[in-house]
Amino acid sequence: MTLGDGEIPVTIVSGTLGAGKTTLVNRVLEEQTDHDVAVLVNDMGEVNVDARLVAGSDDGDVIELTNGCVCCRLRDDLTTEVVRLAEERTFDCLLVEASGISEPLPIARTFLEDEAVAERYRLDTMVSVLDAYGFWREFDPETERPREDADAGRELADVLVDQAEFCDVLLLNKCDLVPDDALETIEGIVRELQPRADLHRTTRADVAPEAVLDTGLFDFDAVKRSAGWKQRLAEAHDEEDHEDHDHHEGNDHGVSSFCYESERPFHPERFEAWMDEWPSGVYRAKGFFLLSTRPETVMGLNRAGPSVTAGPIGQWRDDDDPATRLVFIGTDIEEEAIRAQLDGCLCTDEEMADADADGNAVSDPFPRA
Ligand SMILES: Nc1nc2c(ncn2[C@@H]2O[C@H](COP(=O)(O)OP(=O)(O)OP(=O)(O)O)[C@@H](O)[C@H]2O)c(=O)[nH]1
Repeated sequence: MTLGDGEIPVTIVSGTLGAGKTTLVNRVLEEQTDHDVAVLVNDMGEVNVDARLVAGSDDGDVIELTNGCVCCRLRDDLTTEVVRLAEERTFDCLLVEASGISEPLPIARTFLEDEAVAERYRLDTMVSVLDAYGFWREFDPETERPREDADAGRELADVLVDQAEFCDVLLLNKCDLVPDDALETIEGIVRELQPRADLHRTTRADVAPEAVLDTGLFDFDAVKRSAGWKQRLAEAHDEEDHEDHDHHEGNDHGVSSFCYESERPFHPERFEAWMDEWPSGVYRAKGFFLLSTRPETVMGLNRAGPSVTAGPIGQWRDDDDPATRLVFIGTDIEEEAIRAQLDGCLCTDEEMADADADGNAVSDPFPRA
């Protein structure tokens, strides 16, 4: 079967290092019967180990991109290769295995935005392979992280969350290494991060090929909106008058989320001190906030696992309704306590008056644009 121009479905497989992407690609190549699949592999190493491991790599099905991450430095190479591939041979599905550090969105954009690519291919399925065991270690607040690993952990947690939030199909892989009760919790967390995706618990990526090939599941608008934090934020925005909607009980495993809102700005020093303390159990926080020292600025907060960034993300426009809206997702989170702590970070009437008189009277430790 050969599909026409712009009709070759593309599956992008992402996942952190060692999560099981190559295992999935091999399984699909071995087990699928309905499709003629070409594979494009990107690896960060000097030698492209993955391409050699992938079954059938010597028959021209596997294209290698080395020495870079497919989502940034090699985007041009990716474009060239997929166009060349489509011109040189006939196949009816393309499988792209992204490097463990690639963020999925930029790769997806190549297939959506590059004209030469988009006229040949159709982005069909975004698959994230999550290492259930690694995920648990990364997000378990009890995990002690050696100091030197802190930065690596920061990046990893960000990528993990990105990959979970931006996908159509999620494989919770390496289930054999995780006890059942922990798996329930991990699934609860993942579901809260990403409610829309098809979720499969797998060992050695044991899913049927049709779960990841030519599924027709990709929907850019839906996937853009599907992250759990975006849904919570949208609900809070749409239903401002109904307090109950600010809280969301995810499932039976203690996973829940809520949205904190206020029209009163935070006091920079108190809010920063609160961020340093950070409440236990909250593994994901995202949104924007008001700061008394910068009334014109939209301040963004982004926290994934141990990693946190907070700083300016834009200016309020005339038709905006400036307010703080922060979504918190976590296990066994003490919502009332967190709300009370955040209320305590809000400027008092006196401080508001002071800020009006002299906005710089208070030191503001947050980064400038
Ligand atoms: N125990 C266990 N091991 C697995 C599972 N899936 C994959 N592995 C092993 O984990 C290791 C990494 O798997 P890969 O498929 O190479 O992972 P990857 O995501 O392609 O890794 P990188 O390309 O390095 O990012 C291999 O030794 C696999 O055999 C699983 O479900 N359980």
